[in-house]
Parts: sequence; C-alpha cells; structure tokens
Amino acid sequence: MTSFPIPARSDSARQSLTDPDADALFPASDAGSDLEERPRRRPRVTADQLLEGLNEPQREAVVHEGAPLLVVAGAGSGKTRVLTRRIAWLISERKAHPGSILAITFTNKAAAEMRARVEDLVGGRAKIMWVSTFHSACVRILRKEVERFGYKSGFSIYDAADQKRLMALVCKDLELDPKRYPPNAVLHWVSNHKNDLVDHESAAARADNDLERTYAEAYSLYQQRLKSANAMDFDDLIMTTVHLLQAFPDVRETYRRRFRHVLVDEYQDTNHAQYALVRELCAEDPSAYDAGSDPDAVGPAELMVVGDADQSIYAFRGANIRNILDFEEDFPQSRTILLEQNYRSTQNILSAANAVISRNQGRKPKNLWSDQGRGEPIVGYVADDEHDEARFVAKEIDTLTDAKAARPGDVAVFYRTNAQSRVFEEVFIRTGMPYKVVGGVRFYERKEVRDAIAYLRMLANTDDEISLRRVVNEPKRGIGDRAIACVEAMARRDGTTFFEALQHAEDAPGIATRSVTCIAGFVAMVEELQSMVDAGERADVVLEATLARSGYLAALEESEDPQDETRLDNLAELVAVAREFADEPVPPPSDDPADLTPARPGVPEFLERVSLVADSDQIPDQDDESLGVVTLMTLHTAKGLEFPVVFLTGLEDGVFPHQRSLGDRTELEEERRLAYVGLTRAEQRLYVSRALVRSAWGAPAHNPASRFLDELPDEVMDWRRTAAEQSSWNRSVMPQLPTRRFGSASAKADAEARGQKREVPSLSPGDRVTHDSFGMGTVVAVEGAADKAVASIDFGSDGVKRLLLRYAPVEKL
Ligand SMILES: Nc1ncnc2c1ncn2[C@@H]1O[C@H](COP(=O)(O)OP(=O)(O)OP(=O)(O)O)[C@@H](O)[C@H]1O
Ligand SMILES: [Mg+2]
Repeated sequence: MTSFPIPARSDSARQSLTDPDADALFPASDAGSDLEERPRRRPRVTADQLLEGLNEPQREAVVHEGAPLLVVAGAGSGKTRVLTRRIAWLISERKAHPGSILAITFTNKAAAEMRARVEDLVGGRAKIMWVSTFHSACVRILRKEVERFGYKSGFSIYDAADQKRLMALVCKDLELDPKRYPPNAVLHWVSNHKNDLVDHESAAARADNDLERTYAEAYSLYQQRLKSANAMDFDDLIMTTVHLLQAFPDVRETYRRRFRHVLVDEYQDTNHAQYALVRELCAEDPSAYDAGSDPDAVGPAELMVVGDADQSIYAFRGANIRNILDFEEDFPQSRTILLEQNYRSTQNILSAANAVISRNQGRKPKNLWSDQGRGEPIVGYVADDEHDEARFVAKEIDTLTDAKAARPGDVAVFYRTNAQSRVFEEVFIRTGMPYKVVGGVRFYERKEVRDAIAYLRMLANTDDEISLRRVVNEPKRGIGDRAIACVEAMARRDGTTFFEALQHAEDAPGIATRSVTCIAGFVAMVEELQSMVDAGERADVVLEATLARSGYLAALEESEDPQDETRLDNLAELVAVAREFADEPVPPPSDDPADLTPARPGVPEFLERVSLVADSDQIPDQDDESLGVVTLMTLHTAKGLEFPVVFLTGLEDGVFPHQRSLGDRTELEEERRLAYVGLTRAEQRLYVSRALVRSAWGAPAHNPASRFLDELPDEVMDWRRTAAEQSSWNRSVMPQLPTRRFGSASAKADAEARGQKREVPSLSPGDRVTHDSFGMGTVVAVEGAADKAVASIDFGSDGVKRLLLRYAPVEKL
C-alpha cells in the first residue's frame, strides 16, 4: 500500500478576525515556549480585559442583554470583532454554557478563526459551542433529527456537480428538450424555490404556465431521486431544517432550549430560508422579553446579528438585502447599534470606497471615518493589455518586498471572475513570486478527488446512487454499461436500490456471466470496506484501504500519463487531509443531552467536513514567521478579509462591472457593492488597474474604463500611467471607443489615446513584416478579414503578439 506523507501545517491566518489585543491579554509565559512553566488553565479574563481595545458603541454591543440586537456598520468597523468578543463575554461574564451558543459565520474558515479567538480568551471550554456556517449547523441538526422525515441519518450531501448530474438524469427521464429546458436553468429555478422555502408540492400548485409546470415536474422528480439516494443538496439542508423545526414542536423546543444565544455575522447575505431558520430558533414572540415571565418557560434566545447592507453581494444566490433593512420591523423590540469608526483602512482608501458606494440609490448614508491619517495615495495604472497589467502587479509587489514595505503574504490580488487568474499565475511563475489561487478548479472538484470521495460516500450510504454509479467501474473492472443497465432494470422492477440489485446481479435478466463475476468482486470489496466504516475506523485508514483495495492507486501508478502522477499527489493530499481530521482532538463529552458533537472522527464526519468546504476555506494561512504567499481570488471570496496591500484589477466596463450587469440597475448596484467590498479590504495600500486591450474568447476586446474607476476622487489618486501615456503600439491599436458617459478624466484620456484609422495590410502566414516598436517579425497566423483581421506575429525575443491590423503600425516587407 502506498503510504502518504503529511504536509506541514501552517499557522494563524491573516484574516480580519485576527485580534492582536487578544494576544496582549496573555503574556508570553502562556504562549508556550517553556512547557514546564506553562499553566494548565488559562487565567480567567477579567471583564475589563474583555472590553479592552473596544470603543464605546462596540462595548455596548458586547454587554447588551435581552432584546434582539442589530449592529449595522460599514466595512472594517469591528463588527466581527464585536461578535467574537461578545461570545467570550457571554461565557466569561454572563456564565452562559458554551453549548448554549450558536454563532453563524459565512465560511468554515471564519468559523474556525472565531472559535480559536474565543478559546484564546476563555479557554478550552469554548470548544463545545457551535460556531459554524448555516449549512454545517443544519447538517448537525439533521443528522440527529431527519429520520422523522424519512431520511437516514447518514445522508449524502450533493454538491453543485452532483446536482447537475442528477438534474441531467431527471431531465432525460422526463424527455425534456435540453435547449428549451437546460438542466442548469431548471436547477437554478429549483434552488430559488428552496431558498424561498417553497417545496416541490407548493411549487407545482403555484405553477400557472407550461414552463413552470414542467419545471415543477422536474423539481418533484429531482426530490424523489434525491430522497431515494438518501441525499440532500445544499439548499435542502437549510429548507429541510426549517421545515423540521416547523413541523415538530418538540424538536423546535429542544433547540430553543439549547441555543440561548444566537449570533449571525454577515447578516446582509442571508436568504429567506436562513432568515426563517433564525426566527424559528429564536422564537418569535417578543412579549416573552417581559421580566416577570414564567421562569420555566423558554423565553426567546438572545439574538445578535451584524452586517452591512452595502456589502450584500449574493443576491444571485437568493440573499435578500431586506433581511437587514427590515430587522427593526421583524423584531419590533430590537435595538440597533451603529459603528462609525473604521480601524482597517487609511482615510484615502475609505474616501475611495465611499465615493463609489455613495452612488447607489436608496441606501442609508454612513459616516465612516478613520483616524489613521490619509495614508498612501491610491495607485492607478492603465495597462496595455492583461499581460502588462499582471507584470505591473508583479513588479510592484517586488518593489514593496525589496523595500521591506510588505511581504508577499500581505498582498492580495482581486479580480471579478476566476478566469482572470491565469495571466497572473503565468507572470508569477515566471518571476518566482510565491502565490496561491483561491477558487477556480478547486481541489475537491478534481476528478480523482471526487472519485475518492464518491467511494467514501458510497461506503457510508449505499443508497447514494450517484456516487455508486460513479465508482462502480472506476477503475475499469469489467462492469460495462450493458451490465449496469440490466441491474438497473431489475432494481426498478423489484423496487430495490441499485446496490441491493448489485448484490444479486446473477438474477438480472440478460446479464453476461462475466459481468456477474466482476460485480460479485466489487460487492465483496464494498462490503469489506463498509465493515470498517461501520466499526468507526478513522477516515484516513478507510480512505487508504479503499484506494488500495479498489485498484484505484494501482491503475494510476501503472499509467504512463504524466497527469496521473499529479493525481497521485492529489490523493496523497486528500489522505493527509483525512489524517489531520482524524487527529483533531475530540471535544470532551458534555453533559448536555442535546449536544451533537460527533464522538469520533470517522468517515461520515469526514465526509461532512469535505462536503461543506467552500472556496474561501482555501485562503492560505500566513505564518507570521515566513514571508507567506500572495493570495489571488475573486472579489466574492474576499468578503470579511483584510490585507495590508490590495490590487483591484480588471477595472473595465464589461469586466467589472460585469457585462451582464451593464443594462440593469439592480445588478449594477450589486456590482457596485462588490467594488465597495473589494476596496475596503485594503489596510494601507490600494492599487487599481485596467487593461486597454484584453483577450476575450481569443479575440482582443477594447473595454472602456470601469465607471467605478471614474468615480474615484482625483485627490486620492496617483496615476502611475494613464491611457494617454501608452506605448506607441497601443496608441495605434486602440480602436474608436464608444462615446463615454460624461466626459470624465479617463474618458478624455481614452479619447486622446485613440489612433488614426489606416489601411489594413493584407497578410498571410509566413510573411515578413516590420513593426514600429517590435521591429522585424514573421506572421504566424491571421484570423478574420478586412477591418477585423487579427494577425499573430512572432517578434523573436519580444514573443508572439496578436495585433488588430487595422490599427497596428505594421508594414509588409
Ligand atoms: N476598537 C478597535 N480598536 C482597534 N482595532 C479594532 C477595533 N475594532 C476593530 N478593530 C480591527 O479593525 C479591523 C476590522 O475589524 P472587523 O474585521 O471586525 O470589521 P468588520 O466590521 O467585521 O469588517 P467587514 O465589514 O469587512 O466584515 C480588524 O483588524 C480588527 O481587529
Ligand atoms: Mg466582518
């Protein structure tokens, strides 16, 4: 059996949860260099210490008691810090049982950080509190309660790819024309309904045209298939929990008794289902706040939500900005606290962010200020093209690190869409800049990783047909499509699961004897591995055994495809992840009967962990000692984080704001909020850039400057290069741009940069040419004709350039 190395663990992350004051509360003797001297229990923190480093309204929010509390404030004003301190305060000062606390964060990583921070403050007893995402919290409740809805506790969680496969199967079964009913569109429709807590029966009842009726039919069959696979998709997790709490008063009572404190970060991005969940858990009846109420009755839990309507960026996933705007109406006795001081950014950065967000209509104006002084100006750069933009970013990071003004780990590069990362990666690899891309093709989306997870899922839940089908003949073991069809037909006829049918494949009409033998071997392997899972064996041990016993590793090892070596590395990484998971200390069993903390880190618990990882959970931990790595990510992933140095790239109309949003005011407002999120991640230095020419679908696109760029106040800007200062090549490639809105500074610059129209040289591959800046070159390829002709020309050491011939200063020799 191959044995896998464990990668080194890194240290604390550079996230906004980082609270340097918390470290100050514990002197170095407690930090752990001298083990013998180290006290076993942390000293109890005093109330003063818990409130240290907080301003007055922040303190009020920490110590507030009773009525629901809303903290609304702009970016970087300490909302997350207040929420974290409040948890510590509840445990330490108000003697709340840690198990009675439910804190909701937007990502698993933020949850881990928050838990660690609270543990720093009040010690290990904080371990048993629930700090998690909505999804993780729901999974824990469902594992315990969902049998009431006819699911088994070991249900699988289907991610986006599984959902797509299943919906494609459903659409095929319903014989839907994929052009008229693309499975993705159907899924989106279903997801929207689930986020609004509309189940398939209600969706069918509401449907009032053919399209809707067809969608509802697909919804219904999709749910049926999920249920028979004992699986739920992401949206089900929330909707089913809400329905469970609504349908079973005793269950609701259990959790209301358990959770006496509910705290939600990033409340502006909750959708209706999540909002309903909070309401179910906190009881709606505000009269219960009366002091003289029956002591035995469970009053409502104390609720605290924090958020910023200007940072709501998930409307496309059903987030409802009204949840935060309507809080005061929904919870009439609530109290609202505003925070106005920003501790993250310099005044220049805040002025830039405020200038952009203030153009959104119908928002409550905020008075966010910083006492850090103006700081560095915001650096602007207009690049020739996306490669030039990436080179500028790399060079600038180099300059900062050389001057010891920043380490690579202090820097983040943001872009609107994942595809934009590639060019940065190319340049960073070339220049040896250490970096990590967050998101994109994620680790857990790679084929081999999905296969391995599918094996584990199928072992934990043989009803999970999607996973079972994925691995039944992977690696190839002689179980072909025909054999599968025979077994499937028998399963349908007899009303059994696919796995039950596999267990007596010999009875399947029409099946070949050879297939029966192969299937028997597969079933024996599954049963053997299953017994390990049932015995509670560690996830890493089961995973290693599975990869070996299934022949999966052997197949990769024998392969001559160089990609398969990378696949082996990825599987080694997955085993290491499982090993780390299994090695995590299990919290001590609590005396609380409602405590749902898993007792052992077995396969089901591991699957739960990996099913719920999100892009933002891959943000690299930046070890304080090392130089760290530059983080590349989309703006959506950047929420809640902060970095000393931020590059906001691709600021072009059509890129950011995204093409899709250009004609739609609501969508443009969401893009603007995304820009606000991006700008406010920066602590000290902020760079904004755009490219005059960017390749899109293989052809150069000439996008005008992003309107967000135009909105940045002149007095905070330091333009390193404007459109007017482009190289002669670019001046001549710039096409006639569409007339810009109101003659802004950069629009003027754009106009200046426009070249003269000239005659298009007619070129074909092999022709020798000369270019004003690049000199002699050879034409490699020509696409398009006349005005649209684009030539790829090899200029030797300058590389191959793609030039729009209409504007390029090229002459045929
Ligand atoms: N009173 C304070 N004194 C000093 N630093 C503070 C104070 N309050 C918050 N901070 C620091 O300011 C930064 C921003 O805080 P935090 O991340 O909690 O803000 P936020 O409101 O949650 O931001 P976002 O809206 O981006 O989520 C953090 O580095 C935090 O430690
Ligand atoms: Mg925050």
